[in-house]
Amino acid sequence: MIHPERQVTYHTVTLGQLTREGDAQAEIIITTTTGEQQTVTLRVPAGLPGEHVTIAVEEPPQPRSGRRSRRWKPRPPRVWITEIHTPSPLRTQAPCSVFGTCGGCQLQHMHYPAQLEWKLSVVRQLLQEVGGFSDPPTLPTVPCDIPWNYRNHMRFSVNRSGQAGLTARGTHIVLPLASCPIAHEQINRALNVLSQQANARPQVLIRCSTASNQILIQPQQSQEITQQLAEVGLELHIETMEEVLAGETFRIRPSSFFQTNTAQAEKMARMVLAGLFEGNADQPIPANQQTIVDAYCGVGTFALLLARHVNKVIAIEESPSAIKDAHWNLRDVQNVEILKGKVEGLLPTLASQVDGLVIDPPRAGCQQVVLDTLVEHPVTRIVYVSCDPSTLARDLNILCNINQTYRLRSVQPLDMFPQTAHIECVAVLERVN
Ligand SMILES: C[S@@+](CC[C@H](N)C(=O)[O-])C[C@H]1O[C@@H](n2cnc3c(N)ncnc32)[C@H](O)[C@@H]1O
Repeated sequence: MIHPERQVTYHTVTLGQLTREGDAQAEIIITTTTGEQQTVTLRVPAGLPGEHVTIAVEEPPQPRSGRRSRRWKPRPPRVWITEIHTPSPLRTQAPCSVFGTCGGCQLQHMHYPAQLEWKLSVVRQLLQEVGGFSDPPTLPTVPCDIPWNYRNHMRFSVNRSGQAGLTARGTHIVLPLASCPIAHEQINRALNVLSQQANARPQVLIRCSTASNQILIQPQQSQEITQQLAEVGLELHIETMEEVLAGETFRIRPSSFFQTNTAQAEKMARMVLAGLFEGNADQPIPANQQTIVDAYCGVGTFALLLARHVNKVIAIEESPSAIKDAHWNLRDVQNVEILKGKVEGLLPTLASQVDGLVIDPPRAGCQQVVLDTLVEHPVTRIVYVSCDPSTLARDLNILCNINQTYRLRSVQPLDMFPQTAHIECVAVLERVN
């Protein structure tokens, strides 16, 4: 919707490369208040490189005179495509009616193979520019077999009228939704039920199992809603729910981390095992005699799968809820020690007894003390799972180039989040002898 008080100008442009956030770039010339001509680079959602398009540019909100709040921050102008004169061969019809406005997806308008190629190119560029690898050993992006309805966990915002939905890009405006094309079909069934009631603010979280009809919803729902969910085949759980990954059952609480795309997480788990043990002919210790640390272990996903292959796993996690889940998930394996605390506090005390590591940190990557420990006490192999290729590149630079303690064997993007600009990677490092 065009804001009634803000000026909109129209420009016909050829779109440039995508930013890392998945927007196309466009240059326009504006005349400043002092009459000078200035070239401005804009981000154009739902555009593709090389397309000849007309864009609308809405002037950004200005602070009201005399009431300049300390919290006010300048925002970029809102930009949208009004007409595509020459579409890209990579363009496809986005199925979602709010695509381009919604902040959830950035790439629905791009053929899926092109999304995979683009993600690989972003990873390569970051490894070169931030990581200092002139020819990084990247492998093709692992596709998601069905790149729709994959998310087993969605957090919807709720507006003042109690409607749940996702927020419009760069705003807090809720776009009410009764379904979302990347949400699992069971989440959509639950959302459809919730869309017919006034929900409590500010957010509603829905998590589902892909192996059964169990769902978790926060905040807690009434008996009436529980009954309505049952009528559409969903079993509402209150505290925990069970999900199956790689043949193992995991108990998950609403606030514990669990990978959002179960099918891709199974592939990731296989990549982690292969990364630690495969193609390692000069490995000094056989796999089944090794001690492996699962750092940032969440509910114990990798730890449980690793426990079948190695002598001992030490799993480290700071979240109390994930730790509770990990204790249940790992109750039948005797060779996993679960440590509650921060990796940066615990790893330095363990590193000398460890043969290999899986590191799966949050987006910020590893703390310097974690990297220092891995340099001071080199391990045979590290598998670094990352949901942000820029912090991955930064950390690999420290481990492989600045310190030259490890050789980077491979970096493989894995498409955990199709239709979005998010990129997950699995990197394999081995100690330099
Ligand atoms: C990306 S998740 C990975 C979870 C797990 N590896 C999995 O695949 O399900 C990161 C986890 O690290 C935990 N975490 C974040 N910072 C931490 C820290 N400094 N020390 C220990 N755990 C941390 C979070 O609670 C979260 O469970």
